[in-house]
Amino acid sequence: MSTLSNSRNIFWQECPVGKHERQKLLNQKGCVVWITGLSGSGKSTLACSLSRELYSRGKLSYVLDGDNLRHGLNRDLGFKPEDRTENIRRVGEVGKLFAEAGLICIASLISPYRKDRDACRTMLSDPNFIEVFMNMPLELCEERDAKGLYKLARAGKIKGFTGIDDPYEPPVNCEIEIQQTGGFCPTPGAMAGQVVSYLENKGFLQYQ
Ligand SMILES: Nc1ncnc2c1ncn2[C@@H]1O[C@H](COP(=O)(O)OS(=O)(=O)O)[C@@H](OP(=O)(O)O)[C@H]1O
Ligand SMILES: Nc1ncnc2c1ncn2[C@@H]1O[C@H](COP(=O)(O)OP(=O)(O)O)[C@@H](O)[C@H]1O
Repeated sequence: MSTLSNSRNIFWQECPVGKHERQKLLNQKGCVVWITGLSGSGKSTLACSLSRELYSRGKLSYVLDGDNLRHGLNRDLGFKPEDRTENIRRVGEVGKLFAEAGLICIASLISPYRKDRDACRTMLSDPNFIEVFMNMPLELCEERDAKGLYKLARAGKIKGFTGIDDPYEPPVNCEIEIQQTGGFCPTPGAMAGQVVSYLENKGFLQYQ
């Protein structure tokens, strides 16, 4: 296996313990559940609820949350388009490692640009990349404004805020869409249940 790289004279080192053995050990299949949506749409809420539900079923997952990763791995990145692209690329690569380890990796990032999400899909190979679209109206997210950022963006104190003066490109080919029904948002447990049902139906929660 080789990837494009700036380094020269490097070789891929195979390890005798492979992905299938790890998956067998865990009785699950590694994948990345990629949660995308506006700030305040409920990405972190779903990620936490899903992780808890999987844990209660004896399944190992790990959450990669955009906000949290920007405290460490991605602390050098801002919100310019090229920084967001690099942010998504890095998290895609880390997600791929977790999936290789046999874990159900839950990545929750705004990931506003379609081409960046699609690049992660290509990196992971299709069935192992499960895109979840938090399809919540901007008005609801802005009303929630849990961190007070929409208010600052509307006041012009934050520039390039997603949904206000920076674009959000909704998925066209997502596996799962979470949305309101009859004007009500599903509960965190119901949102997680929707994803767990998908994982169960597609055979990710067992090894065979
Ligand atoms: N300009 C701008 N636009 C959008 N969001 C902003 C911005 N500045 C700071 N924040 C806060 O950063 C969180 C989003 O980080 P992500 O890594 O998920 O963003 S991205 O995927 O690279 O677009 C996001 O967290 P969530 O609210 O959880 O989505 C915000 O709290
Ligand atoms: N399904 C839900 N029902 C009710 N409130 C929710 C739901 N999902 C998220 N919230 C609330 O909305 C706010 C933003 O949610 P959060 O998960 O932080 O969004 P994001 O990670 O997309 O920014 C929080 O105050 C959270 O409690």
